[in-house]
Amino acid sequence: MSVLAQLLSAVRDGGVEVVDLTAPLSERTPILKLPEPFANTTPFRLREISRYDDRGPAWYWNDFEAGEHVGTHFDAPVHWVTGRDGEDVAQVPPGRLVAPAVVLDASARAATDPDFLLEIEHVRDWEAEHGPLPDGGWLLYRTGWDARAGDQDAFLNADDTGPHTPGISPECARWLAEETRLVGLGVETVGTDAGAAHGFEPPFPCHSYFLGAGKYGLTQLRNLDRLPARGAVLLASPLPIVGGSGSPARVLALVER
Ligand SMILES: O=C(O)C(=O)c1ccccc1S
Ligand SMILES: [Mn+2]
Repeated sequence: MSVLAQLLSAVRDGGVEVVDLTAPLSERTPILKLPEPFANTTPFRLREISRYDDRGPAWYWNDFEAGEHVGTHFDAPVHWVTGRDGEDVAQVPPGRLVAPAVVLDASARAATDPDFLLEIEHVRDWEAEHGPLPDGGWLLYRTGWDARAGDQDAFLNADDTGPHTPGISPECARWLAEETRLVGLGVETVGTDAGAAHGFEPPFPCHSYFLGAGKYGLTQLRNLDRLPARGAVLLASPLPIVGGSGSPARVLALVER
C-alpha cells in the first residue's frame, strides 16, 4: 500500500486524527487594534449577493471583506520591513506548508501573568524533555489564549497601558529565528508578538526576526491542547494572494492516535 493510501486509511480508521487549528471566521472574529496614528485592518464581513431569490433564484453566495491579517492567518516575510525583499504569500513554496510541528505549553504561566515572555531557557528546558526543535518545522506556542477568542476585549486584554498578551522576548525571538532551523512560529494570540511588543527593542521582535529570516507566522490558532508535544504534522493553507503580506488560512494538524 502506498504511503498516501496508508495515510488515508489511517484517517478513516481513526489512527490519524485531523485536528482543526483554525478559529471560525465571522464578524465576531477579534482583530488587532494598533494605536494612533497607525492605520488598522478591516474586520471580516459577509455581504449577501443572493439567496435563492429574485437576485439569484437557485443560488446563495456572498462577497466577503477582511484584512489579510484577520483571524487564524499566515504572515509572509514581506509583511515586515525586515522581510521586504522576501516572499509574498503567493510565493511561499507549497512544500513548506506541510511540516512537522511541536507544541511548547506555557499556558500555566500565561494564566497567572498575561505579559509572560518565553525565554531561551524555557525552550532549552523543553528540548531537554522533548528533544530538539524540528528542522523545517513549526514551533507552536501554547498559551491557552484561544479560550478568550470569543470575546474581543478579553482576547486583546488591553488597558490604559496597552494590550497585555503573552509572547516571546526579543532575545528568544532572535535566537529562534536566526539560530534554529524552524520554518515558523505559531501562536494562539492576535499576532505573533506579545501585546507589549510595541515597546520592545526591536519593536515586535517576532515579526522583525522571523519574517526577516524568511520564516513565517501563524496566529489565532486554537486546539493546541489536543496536540502532542512533538509528532504532529501541520498543514497551513494561506490564500495565494499575489503581492499579499499574508492571508486568512485553514490550519490543520495530523496527529497519530
Ligand atoms: O501580523 C499581524 O497580524 C500583527 O500582529 C501586526 C500587523 C501589523 C502591525 C503590527 C502587528 S503586531
Ligand atoms: Mn499577521
